[in-house]
Amino acid sequence: MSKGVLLVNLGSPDSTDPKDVKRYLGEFLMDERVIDVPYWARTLLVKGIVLNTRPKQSAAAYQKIWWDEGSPLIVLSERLQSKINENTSIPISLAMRYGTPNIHDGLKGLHDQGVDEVLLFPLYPQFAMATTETILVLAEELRKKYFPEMSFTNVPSFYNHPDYVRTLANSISEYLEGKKFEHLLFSYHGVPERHIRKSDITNSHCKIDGSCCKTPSTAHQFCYRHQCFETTRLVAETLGLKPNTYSVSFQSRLGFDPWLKPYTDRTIERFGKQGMKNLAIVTPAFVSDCLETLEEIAMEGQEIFHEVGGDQFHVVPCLNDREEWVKVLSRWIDEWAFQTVEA
Ligand SMILES: C=CC1=C(C)c2cc3[nH]c(cc4nc(cc5[nH]c(cc1n2)c(C)c5CCC(=O)O)C(CCC(=O)O)=C4C)c(C)c3C=C
Ligand SMILES: [Fe+2]
Ligand SMILES: [Fe+2]
Repeated sequence: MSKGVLLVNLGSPDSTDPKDVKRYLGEFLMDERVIDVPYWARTLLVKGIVLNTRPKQSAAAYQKIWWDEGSPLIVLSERLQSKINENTSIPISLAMRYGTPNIHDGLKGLHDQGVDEVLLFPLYPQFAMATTETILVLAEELRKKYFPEMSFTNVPSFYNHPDYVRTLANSISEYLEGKKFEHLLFSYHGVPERHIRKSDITNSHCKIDGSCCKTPSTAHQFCYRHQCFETTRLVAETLGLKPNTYSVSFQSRLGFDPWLKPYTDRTIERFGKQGMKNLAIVTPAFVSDCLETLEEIAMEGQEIFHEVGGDQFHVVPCLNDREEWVKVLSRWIDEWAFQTVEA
């Protein structure tokens, strides 16, 4: 058996041309685990409405953050892959759930190197149906169809793993060292509330109220909301943050259904209106900076804060390819690859 790793991130359009953005959004939003309504309704909504208006708007947003080398999310994921490669002898491939490089080609690349045992590594700390689950489902479909001799091991969500929590806490304290801020906002990508109920394996635990996510349950293995709260609690504990100096919010909602609350944009606005002058934000649902951190938070969020009287607005960068993170990931990979099964 020969082992290899497939790192998987979300993906980006190939360019900021509205045609490429449309193609990418079409693939992304037609995923039944992202817009989880019946096929006919998804087609009507996505192809009939969203794809006629959103690509132009999204393309303009991508233009503001695009780098000479390409999409920040992809460039940063490639840098991470290449640094992990320097730290381990195991073949490491990189794929995106949507757009390119795709999961089929990532698996083929490993297959062509003789790999038949793959560690599937979704680059998301917290589990969500729209991220981790859709990657695992598609990879399994591709395996059955094209690579039946391969076997997979899935990396579980690592929202509470001490190595991840420590690395995130270190990156926050390092970035905010010497900076003035009254509050640290943990802003996570949102999901529709319905997604939380759908992922509830007990069918009865998640009520999205004040207490369910804090009451122990087997549902939490797949509860995005619980996992966001846990990452926050553990990082705050590690940093020694006092109660009321930090909080959680959810960003990037789409459509008219209720998404997880409180919403980040409204929270930033409320803070400013209450007289807060200096705010720091961290975005732990993303391991790589992307449109949602560089544009929605660092540009739009800052604008909202300034409009309501705020002053300093500090956005902590994602873990990206920071050395401590590369070492943690390389160690996790080596631990999997070189584990010896006790007789
Ligand atoms: C934790 C990660 C993410 C979850 C959960 C998620 C859910 C989700 N997203 C949309 C709709 C859009 N997301 C968009 C961009 C985007 N989303 C994530 C991550 C999660 N999405 C990332 C990393 C990015 C940025 C990609 C990049 O290229 O930098 C977009 C496109 C941009 C835009 O028009 O705003 C859309 C649309 C839904 C519906 C959803 C459902 C649960
Ligand atoms: Fe819950
Ligand atoms: Fe998203």
